[in-house]
Amino acid sequence: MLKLVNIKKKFNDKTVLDGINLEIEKGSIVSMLGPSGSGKTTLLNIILGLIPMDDGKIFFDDEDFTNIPMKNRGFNIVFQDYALFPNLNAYKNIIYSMKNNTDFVSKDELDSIIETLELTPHLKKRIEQLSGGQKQRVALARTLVTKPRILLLDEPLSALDGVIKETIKERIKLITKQYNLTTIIVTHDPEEALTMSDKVLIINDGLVSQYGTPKEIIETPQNSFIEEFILRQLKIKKDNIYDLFGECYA
Ligand SMILES: Nc1ncnc2c1ncn2[C@@H]1O[C@H](COP(=O)(O)OP(=O)(O)OP(=O)(O)O)[C@@H](O)[C@H]1O
Repeated sequence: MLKLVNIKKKFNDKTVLDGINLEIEKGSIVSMLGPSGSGKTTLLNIILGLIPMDDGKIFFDDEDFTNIPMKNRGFNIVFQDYALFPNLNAYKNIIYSMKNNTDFVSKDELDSIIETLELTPHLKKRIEQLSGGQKQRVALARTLVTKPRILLLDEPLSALDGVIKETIKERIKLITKQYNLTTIIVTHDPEEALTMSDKVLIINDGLVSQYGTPKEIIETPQNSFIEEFILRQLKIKKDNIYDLFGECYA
């Protein structure tokens, strides 16, 4: 279990995180949802160990991780822009960090990740020859081979659209459940958060606005921000679709 206790962070006297408390169970998918500038990426980077916090504690499986440096935490991230190496092909990108690391996946596990993400036909391609969805899957595979104790995904679907988005969503859910991998996703899209996650953390103004299952958030929003920001957006989307296809559903 990952436990965050009273995490605080300021940038130049501006409070960005104002005492975040959170518990994430092993193997669950949690989305962090909030408007632009609400502190989602900052919190993700603090969990990863990329930036320091001003106050608070982080525990992983009851061990105090607060002062453990990033490279020893064993958490790993897929960045929003994927950060792939353009001079290496897809396969070399995937296995890049496996060199000299015996505690990463075995060859069989590597093959299984490649197969589950349906990357076999693309392994020899250069990065520039891959579509957005294929790049996303290569980036995901490259992170999974490091056997992360926690998988962090920063806006994993933002560069994708339509059917590809739905496919990647299902792949992420499938692979994280297959490996019982605790996964934290940053997103600003309520639909994405509510359809991908076991629990959703809604952040507003540096505070937890609500933390609950998608059903709890939809059925018992705890404040007007959730109703306005989250549920209203979803209702508009639903109404737009109904206006277009209403007669088909009637
Ligand atoms: N290195 C930094 N120096 C100064 N201010 C920063 C820094 N990083 C983030 N901030 C500020 O902290 C606030 C929270 O930023 P953060 O990137 O965590 O938000 P976010 O919720 O991820 O937003 P978005 O959805 O737009 O990515 C913003 O006001 C941002 O300008």
